[in-house]
Amino acid sequence: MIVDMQDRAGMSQSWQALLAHGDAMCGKHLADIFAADSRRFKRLTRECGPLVLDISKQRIEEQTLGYLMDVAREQRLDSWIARLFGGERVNDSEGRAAMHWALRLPVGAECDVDGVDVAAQVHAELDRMEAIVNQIRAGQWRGATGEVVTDVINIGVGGSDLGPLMMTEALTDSRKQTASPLRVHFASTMDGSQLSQLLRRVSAHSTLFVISSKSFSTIDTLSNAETARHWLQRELGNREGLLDCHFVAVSSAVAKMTEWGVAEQNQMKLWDWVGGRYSLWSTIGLPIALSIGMDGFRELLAGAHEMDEHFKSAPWLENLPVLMGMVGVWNTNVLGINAHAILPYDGRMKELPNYLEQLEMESNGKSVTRSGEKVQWATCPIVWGNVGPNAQHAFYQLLHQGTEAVTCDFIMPARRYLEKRHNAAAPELVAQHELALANCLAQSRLLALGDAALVDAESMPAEKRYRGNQPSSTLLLDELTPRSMGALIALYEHKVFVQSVIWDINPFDQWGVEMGKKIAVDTLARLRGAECGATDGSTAGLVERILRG
Ligand SMILES: O=P(O)(O)OC[C@H]1O[C@H](O)[C@H](O)[C@@H](O)[C@@H]1O
Repeated sequence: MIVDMQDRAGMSQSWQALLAHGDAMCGKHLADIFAADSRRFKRLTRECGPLVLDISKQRIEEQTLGYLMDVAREQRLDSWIARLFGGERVNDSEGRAAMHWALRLPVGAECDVDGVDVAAQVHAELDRMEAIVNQIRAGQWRGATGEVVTDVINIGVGGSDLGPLMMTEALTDSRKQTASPLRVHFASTMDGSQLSQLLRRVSAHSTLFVISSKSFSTIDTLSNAETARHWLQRELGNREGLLDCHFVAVSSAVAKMTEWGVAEQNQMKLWDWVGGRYSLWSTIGLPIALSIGMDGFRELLAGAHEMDEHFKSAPWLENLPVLMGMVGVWNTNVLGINAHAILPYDGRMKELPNYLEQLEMESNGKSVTRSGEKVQWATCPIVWGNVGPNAQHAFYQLLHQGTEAVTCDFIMPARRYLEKRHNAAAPELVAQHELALANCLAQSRLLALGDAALVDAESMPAEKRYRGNQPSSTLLLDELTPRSMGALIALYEHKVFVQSVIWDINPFDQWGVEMGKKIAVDTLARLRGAECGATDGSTAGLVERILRG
């Protein structure tokens, strides 16, 4: 519920109407809502390209959408969408545009921002990336000792890791179809544990590192890159061409890449107007392209572009990002639900919850408005999740019978294992896909209906009963392909933007993550025995305990 809702008198008419409607809806149970309307699914399901969005298990009526759209109109969502796609500086605290959508414009599209042909720039860089991707995938990139590169390790963190990792995992079947022997790995953790494990499994002769960092100043990434460099020097000797043969880099900080020693021809660029968590469509997506090939990467971009066009032009009542965003606002600010679970029912999407945690919480985990005042309403809920079938054996107990209300996104490809070779060779995999589908549908049904989904619930003891009325959306992808994943991720990006407009916050900065990094610099000096100023008792005590061994 919006903070301090007692003060409704001071609110705009559209909010007052929405909240009054919320009062009327609060006492209703989804079981009764479904029982009263046999056409509910039809009324509350929308499609866009490869995606179907079912919001019929949300605690809304069709008319709720009307009230929500009035609020969106009042917040000038239309003009914010125009500003986003017009290349205006919507990231005001950093004075930048947010043009991730421009990264997926088709060849030949017109996009002139401040006299620069952005689409042409984007395609020129994609073409450079394609040349490198093709060379590596064709086995024509050799290490310093002449061996063909067979392993690529992406070193990056946050937006320079989560998007490429999530997408590479999700599209593993597309990778199989392209039959490239290349193996793509990811190392992100600053403690070096992931990297050191990987280095035990690969050969220095045939390993290429991608240093992926928009700023090229993230300590996590630079320290892993340094470890990789030292390892190569130890394994292969400090020979000529070592860095040129074993390191490529992706960054917007060209001078820093050069200073580090990355050869100019191995540098791939992105622009200031791409936010880290919105960057998988840029050269930051290099590991995805290495994994599925450039044709697949371009299909991914096309799927996202389809969603961009839909977001820009579809009427709001048909518009998936607007509907998803506004239903989230309803849940957060009217129903007062502040936890949101991401539940993909497909093991290939196991990294999706991690990815969306950053996209949603780093974007909208804010409490200051665009004009610098403290917000008077709740913003981004806590977002977390896991592969649905596994989460059933972990935290679904809380979803069904805990005291916290949680909203859920159930995500599932409708079809899988359609290829002949799978059906013929392993029909049991088709059966497993059906099993996952059935569980996905059963869980959302039980969460919505509660006892009403059971037979004779009244005769059961309290611990075996289900309260239900937990709202969820179901997102059905036709199949898990580059196109459908592109559309899905662009849908979430725009949903986040819609919510930021309603909450009057800037979704494109992340000042909250800065200070901790600075304090770590001082703490590191303290850990290394330097004389430092006063600190709190806990930190001093822990440092002392660590140093004592
Ligand atoms: O790509 P980089 O500049 O290395 O940044 C990596 C990550 O670090 C930061 O701390 C930000 O919170 C993230 O938004 C960003 O994606």
